[in-house]
Amino acid sequence: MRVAIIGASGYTGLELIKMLISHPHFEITYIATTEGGVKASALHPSLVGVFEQEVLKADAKEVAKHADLAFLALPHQAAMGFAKELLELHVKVVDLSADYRLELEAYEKHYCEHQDKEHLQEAVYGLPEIHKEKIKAARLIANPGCYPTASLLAVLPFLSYLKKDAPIFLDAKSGVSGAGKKLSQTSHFVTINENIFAYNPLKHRHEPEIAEKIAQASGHAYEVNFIPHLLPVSRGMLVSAYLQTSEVIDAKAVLQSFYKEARFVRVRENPVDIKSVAGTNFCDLFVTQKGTSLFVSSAIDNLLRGASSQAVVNANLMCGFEESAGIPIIAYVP
Ligand SMILES: NC(=O)C1=CN([C@@H]2O[C@H](COP(=O)(O)OP(=O)(O)OC[C@H]3O[C@@H](n4cnc5c(N)ncnc54)[C@H](OP(=O)(O)O)[C@@H]3O)[C@@H](O)[C@H]2O)C=CC1
Ligand SMILES: CC(=O)N[C@@H](CCC(=O)OP(=O)(O)O)C(=O)O
Repeated sequence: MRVAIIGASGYTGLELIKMLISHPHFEITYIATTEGGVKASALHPSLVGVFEQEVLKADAKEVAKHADLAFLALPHQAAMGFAKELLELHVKVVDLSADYRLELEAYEKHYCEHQDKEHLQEAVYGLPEIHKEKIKAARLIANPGCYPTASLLAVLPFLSYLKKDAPIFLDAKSGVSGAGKKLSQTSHFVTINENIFAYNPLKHRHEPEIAEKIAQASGHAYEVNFIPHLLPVSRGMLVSAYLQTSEVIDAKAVLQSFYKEARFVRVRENPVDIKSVAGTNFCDLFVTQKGTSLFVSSAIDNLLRGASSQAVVNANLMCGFEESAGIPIIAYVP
């Protein structure tokens, strides 16, 4: 199966290259950035002697000549322009940006005017634990955000037991690579080194994404309070979810039962950590309780389960391959 990567110069683009180089069924036949004209190893020095393919100037018509499926590792707004054209040219799309994740009204409220309303209708939210059958039939996947991935995997198993009028609290922490390659004041070494701070508390653009998916799954508009923090590490994401059930349940049994078939969720005996999932597609979960108060801890690699490896799992499913084909499972430990 021939695949394209558009946005190859960024962090998630590099993670896609690394997985797809050795994927058993996918072959990278087209790779592009805004300007092109360099080798992949010039964009990413770690690829010298490993992957020297020429990087082209992104052009949807050229993608359609060379590939059957395209990964879009682009910022939101830039992604939907490409996705629209690629779908019209019969290329399947896995979009890592936020462009197709939300319903129209919520997207336009929290992002910008949508430029591809037609295809927005058919996009499937690519959380494989919840939408596997729809993903298999899809030609456009909205790959979930990193914070929503870690948060939803922690909360969804408990939806049928939650107290309807109790707010859901999500305290989240991300490594700096979550902000992408571009420089900013907050990701400056001197700002983040030996530091930790909240940003956009209760008004981050991932809050509506999490709330919408919880409402769709439960049929109830739970109040979601989401507070992200920046951590002084390169990769990794930890979400602490605070939940209230309406009666006492066996929370660990509920979690284990919900994920009994899930290849990439591990229910752990002790509070989870980011290092044990770094470099992998696993989401590690832990739950403990005091009566009806639950604490759920969720850890992922923001660049992999939060973006690129989840994108490859989705592509595997869309193309009829094993969901685990080419997906990393060995963590960067120690
Ligand atoms: N980093 C993470 O942990 C996660 C990222 N995502 C999403 O995945 C997508 C890619 O993220 P990531 O790889 O981290 O981002 P980066 O900033 O590292 O890379 C994005 C790349 O997109 C290219 N690009 C094309 N058009 C534009 C444009 N108009 N403005 C800016 N850049 C542009 C740039 O390369 P060039 O100009 O050379 O073409 C850039 O290198 C984003 O939508 C992001 O929100 C989702 C989940 C987690
Ligand atoms: C640490 C950090 O800055 N993280 C990013 C979210 C990660 C991401 O890329 O999310 P999308 O795919 O929805 O764009 C942020 O807070 O905006």
